[in-house]
Amino acid sequence: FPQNVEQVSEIAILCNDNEIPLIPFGSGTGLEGGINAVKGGVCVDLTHMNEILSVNPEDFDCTVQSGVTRMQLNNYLRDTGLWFPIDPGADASLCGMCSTSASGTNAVRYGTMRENVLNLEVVLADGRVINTAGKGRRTKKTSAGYNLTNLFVGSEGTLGIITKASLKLFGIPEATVSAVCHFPDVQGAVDTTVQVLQCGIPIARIEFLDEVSIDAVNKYSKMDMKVAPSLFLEFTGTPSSLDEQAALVADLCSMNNGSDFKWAKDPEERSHLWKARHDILYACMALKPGSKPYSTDVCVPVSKLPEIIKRSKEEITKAGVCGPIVGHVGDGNFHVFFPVDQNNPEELQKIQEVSKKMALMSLEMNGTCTGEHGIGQGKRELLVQEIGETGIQVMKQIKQTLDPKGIMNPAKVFY
Ligand SMILES: Cc1cc2c(cc1C)N(C[C@H](O)[C@H](O)[C@H](O)COP(=O)(O)OP(=O)(O)OC[C@H]1O[C@@H](n3cnc4c(N)ncnc43)[C@H](O)[C@@H]1O)c1[nH]c(=O)[nH]c(=O)c1N2
Ligand SMILES: CC(C)CC(=O)C(=O)O
Ligand SMILES: [Mn+2]
Repeated sequence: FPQNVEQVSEIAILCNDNEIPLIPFGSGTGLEGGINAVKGGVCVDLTHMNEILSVNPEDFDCTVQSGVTRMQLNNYLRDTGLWFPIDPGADASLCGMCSTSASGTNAVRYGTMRENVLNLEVVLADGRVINTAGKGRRTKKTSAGYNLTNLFVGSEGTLGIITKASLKLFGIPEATVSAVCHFPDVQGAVDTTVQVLQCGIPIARIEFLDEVSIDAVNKYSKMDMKVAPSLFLEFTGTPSSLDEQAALVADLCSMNNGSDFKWAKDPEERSHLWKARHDILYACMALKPGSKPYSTDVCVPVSKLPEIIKRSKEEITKAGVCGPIVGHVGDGNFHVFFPVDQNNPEELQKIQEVSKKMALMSLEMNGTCTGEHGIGQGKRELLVQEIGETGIQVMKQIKQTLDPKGIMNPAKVFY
């Protein structure tokens, strides 16, 4: 539990000199086994470094230590009228979110961590400390040299320990409304999403839940939504722009046989709706008491979404397993949360097969095997297929340069 960057650097020097693996721990909400100490070693838990170092409201940015969580920052910002919108649902640490390049329900409007980090302080494997954009710098744009900041975003603790992040902030929108719309089939919901994006409507959130997920949410979060493929929508802006956006989207929904909107207008209703969406992991596990979750995370160009969701559903049905589908469909990104009985190896194998097929389908459609959860341990082989041998060689050369003894989070991202 280091208390400051100097201590993190001392730990790194000790580990590097003695060739001991070093595993950074943010808040442990990652879904790809990133914090497992596969080869033993020292777990560097960053939760004690949880100071919000500066907020510059006039520049719309802030700088935080590694243990600061998303909710901690947003609670702190409440009176400023600003917020940090990237929202993976879990109350993850912001530097953990940098490490996995997290996103979630607001990415369709605000982008992912990649688009929202201005600078990182990183302790390298040998204890040297760098500021990826130069010490103290926090500009919206720069053309100064290589983009070291984004080299560390998504590096999953394999290149260094992020001890500080400067992040973009945004004004809290003047008005917000949410709505739910049900569809007779998956195709209608997904086609609507693609059309909303193609019309350039600045939607704030557009989340797909299939009928299995809606059933799980109804039971777990005590709601009574129609059990059908659905979109959870959110509109933000000035009150008049909000009316205009909502009317356009309502038209598109009805052209695809969607129901009338069920509105969630006041803050309590809205937060209940989004909490229900974020609790979906627990809702799906409750479908099968005693089960553990196994999640997939593919992302395709948005035009390919209808096809991949249809084919994934066919694979789930063929395998005869329970597989609710949920998606940040505005980004072409979706998940299946399989509740899995850990004492049933056959079921686990079927789930792993469906999951792999989905990832391969995604690659075939010019997509990625992970939109937001990362490679961790389970997708290392898929990464090779996605990037290609030469690209992987370059990644490994970068790793070798920054971490020649291979102490940083070994057996993650690569073999
Ligand atoms: C219920 C629920 C729902 C979701 C999610 C989780 C859960 C439990 N997630 C996944 C998760 O919240 C996301 O991956 C976070 O970025 C993980 O942040 P932690 O701080 O928990 O990192 P955690 O401690 O889990 O570490 C994750 C990885 O980053 C490394 N790491 C952590 N801190 C580091 C640091 N300071 N420096 C270097 N390396 C570091 C670790 O070594 C590990 O490899 C998610 N994600 C998402 O993108 N979208 C979503 O919708 C969701 N939804
Ligand atoms: C457990 C998950 C698959 C979480 C997630 O990414 C989500 O709810 O969108
Ligand atoms: Mn997600």
